[in-house]
Amino acid sequence: MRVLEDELFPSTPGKVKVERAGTMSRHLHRCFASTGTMFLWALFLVAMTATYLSVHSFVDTSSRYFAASWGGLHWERQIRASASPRRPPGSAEGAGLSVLVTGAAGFVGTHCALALRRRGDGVVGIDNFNSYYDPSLKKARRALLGSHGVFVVEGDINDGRLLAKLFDVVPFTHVLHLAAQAGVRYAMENPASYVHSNIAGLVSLLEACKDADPQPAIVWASSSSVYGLNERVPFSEAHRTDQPASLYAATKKAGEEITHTYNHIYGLSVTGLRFFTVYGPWGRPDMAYFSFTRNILQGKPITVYRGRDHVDLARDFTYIDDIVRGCLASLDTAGRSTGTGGKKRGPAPYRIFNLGNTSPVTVPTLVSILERYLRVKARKNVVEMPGNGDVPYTHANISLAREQLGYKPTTSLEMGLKKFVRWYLSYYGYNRGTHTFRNS
Ligand SMILES: O=C(O)[C@H]1O[C@H](OP(=O)(O)OP(=O)(O)OC[C@H]2O[C@@H](n3ccc(=O)[nH]c3=O)[C@H](O)[C@@H]2O)[C@H](O)[C@@H](O)[C@@H]1O
Repeated sequence: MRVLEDELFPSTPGKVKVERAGTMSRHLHRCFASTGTMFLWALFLVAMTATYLSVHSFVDTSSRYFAASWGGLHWERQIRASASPRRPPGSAEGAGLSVLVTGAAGFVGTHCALALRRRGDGVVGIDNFNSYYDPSLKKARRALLGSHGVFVVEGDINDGRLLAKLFDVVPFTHVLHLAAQAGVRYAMENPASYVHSNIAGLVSLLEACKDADPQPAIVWASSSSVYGLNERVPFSEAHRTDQPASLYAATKKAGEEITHTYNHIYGLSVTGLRFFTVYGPWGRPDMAYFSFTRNILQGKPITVYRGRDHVDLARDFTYIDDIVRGCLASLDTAGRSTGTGGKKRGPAPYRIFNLGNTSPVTVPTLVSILERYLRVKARKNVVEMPGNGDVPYTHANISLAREQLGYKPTTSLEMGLKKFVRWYLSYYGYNRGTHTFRNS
């Protein structure tokens, strides 16, 4: 019987007791025994479920963590080290800034981050490495920054969690906001990218800045294109800017209004810089001087736009080193943001400056300078300027920047293009001997 019972019911402590009692109690005990078994099974299942859920959530969290490519103790240590100013105590320039540079792997961003680092400021970069132009150039710029101790986070300014984390880890004194969708004519091809970066991204960044404690002062890149259809020259900050000629210009103009709002409501210190066609080594491949150089060297034709009545287009081309000096002077004179905990405590500076060269040069002259340095004749297609957002000329009045920032551009287009061509040939591995590039 015991044997049979043992075979019919699995062995449990309760069951052993049941065999020694009467039938009724045996039955009852069997019931209890099976309830106990069920209880144990239920307990087992609960334990299994709990284990599954915790393992699942761990895997989920860690996969999100790895996918996000930011976060963790090591990452935070790198951020802190990069953000620490390294000026000698008591140095003439003061304590040293701690600057978050957005668009740090971009053209202007890389140059500014390096210049800040060189003078001993702390710098952390952020860049989304998008493919608007060759991302390998952006990666090469990041490597250059890395070799100078500047850490660049791969991330988007639309990622509020990442921005909040950065401000959590470092009390940045300044933000140099250069991340943007650039390019005047590309706005007709991909309008949404301008809204994403120049409007939504800007608001996301400003939200993080107004929440940060301490609030940083913000210096950011607006554009000469905000002058749009304005015909008064040279362009002054007092001129009207409500007639943009491209969506790009419209988003930059909107940025000036949006930053004004954050200055007004939250006490953020804001400086907007209207850059005039910045060029130089490590530049942007989408810009005319860069793509012309590439095509001329490859024997491909270039398209030169011409204005109405056969008038040449002209730009106030500004060399990168002059722009960098303007950016650093803007950071140094920015004045503090006044808010804390998202509340304004008093008025904060709101400034806008032109950063140009004050000497416009026509596009055909730009081409002839390149031809001279490259010693290759360009194959030119001259066409009427299409209605794609371009304006016929730009010319900066820089009195305000000179007065308040000590801004004084010193590089002519001749000198600047010479430096650009030298960089271009060495970066893309052109052999000077065979490529007839001359040093003078
Ligand atoms: O100053 C600015 O605010 C702007 O300067 C440049 O815009 P843009 O002046 O149009 O610079 P490029 O694209 O290098 O064009 C320079 C000149 O070359 C002309 N161009 C451009 C391309 C081309 O194939 N052919 C040509 O003749 C353009 O019409 C323009 O007159 C930048 O691309 C913008 O991001 C920046 O905001």
